Amino acid sequence: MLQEQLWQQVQLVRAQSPLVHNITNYVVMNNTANALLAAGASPVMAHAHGEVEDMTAIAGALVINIGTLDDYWVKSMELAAARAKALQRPWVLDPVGAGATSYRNEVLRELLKYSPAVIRGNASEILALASIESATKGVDSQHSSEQALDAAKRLSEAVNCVVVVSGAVDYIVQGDRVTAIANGHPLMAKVTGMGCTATAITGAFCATAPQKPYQSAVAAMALMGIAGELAAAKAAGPGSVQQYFLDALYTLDEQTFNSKLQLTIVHAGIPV
Ligand SMILES: Nc1ncnc2c1ncn2[C@@H]1O[C@H](COP(=O)(O)OP(=O)(O)O)[C@@H](O)[C@H]1O
Ligand SMILES: Cc1ncsc1CCOP(=O)(O)O
Ligand SMILES: [Mg+2]
Repeated sequence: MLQEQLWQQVQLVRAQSPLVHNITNYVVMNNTANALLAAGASPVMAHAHGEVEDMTAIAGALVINIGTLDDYWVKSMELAAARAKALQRPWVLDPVGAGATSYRNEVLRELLKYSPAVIRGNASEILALASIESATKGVDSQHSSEQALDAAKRLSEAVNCVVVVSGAVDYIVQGDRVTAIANGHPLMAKVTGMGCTATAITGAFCATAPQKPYQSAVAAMALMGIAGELAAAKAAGPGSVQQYFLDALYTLDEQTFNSKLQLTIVHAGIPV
């Protein structure tokens, strides 16, 4: 049963503590590393040209996030993504701010050539990435996740990967296969780096199940949403959401996970 497999994946990350290599942005490095640790994974942030390929080679998964990119970092991302592709190591792309500037779009066009296993973005970013012409104001979404479903399907087929559109409802899409997760809380969007954390946790799940990127993405988004709900229930605002979120990732148990999960298989499509 899918629900049991999802919890098994949460446990697998806790048991195996996979090394997750992140090339991410200055804003979220600390939050991301702490969230990976709380979920049971082992984070490393590394972007020097001299070591980035070796780091990818010893990691279980690579996460590339273009949030605060510059030319040096772009080269780091390309070196790492090329190594991940060569080693068939799963890697996950966060197209932060896709569509906001032509520089971001150019970089994303290049990165897509290295076959990410999963792309996770908000609706505006997925719309932009699918067309590279949609209007994105910055790093926050101007669209609902439903509005990006067709774009996600096209993108997943063009790149041959899983696409996650996050928002009030998270959609995990691969071709005709669509799963919706209606967990989470609006306060999550008031904490910077929650999307980046979702992407990094997806990387951790891919590391322990490299042949199952779809199921890994579903499990990661379920964990994010449920931990976010538990955190928001205790919190007075964004500051304490961040704090309680880490605690929820760390303490979540099977019974709570299964009782809170709001998962709908929208379309089964062809199993992958
Ligand atoms: N309105 C909302 N209701 C419930 N969960 C939300 C809401 N907005 C965002 N989230 C959750 O917050 C996390 C980050 O998603 P999102 O805000 O779309 O990403 P980003 O930070 O990249 O824009 C996801 O786990 C998502 O499910
Ligand atoms: C605000 C900001 N600016 C560049 S990267 C970044 C963080 C975006 O994080 P998230 O998309 O997870 O909210
Ligand atoms: Mg984001």
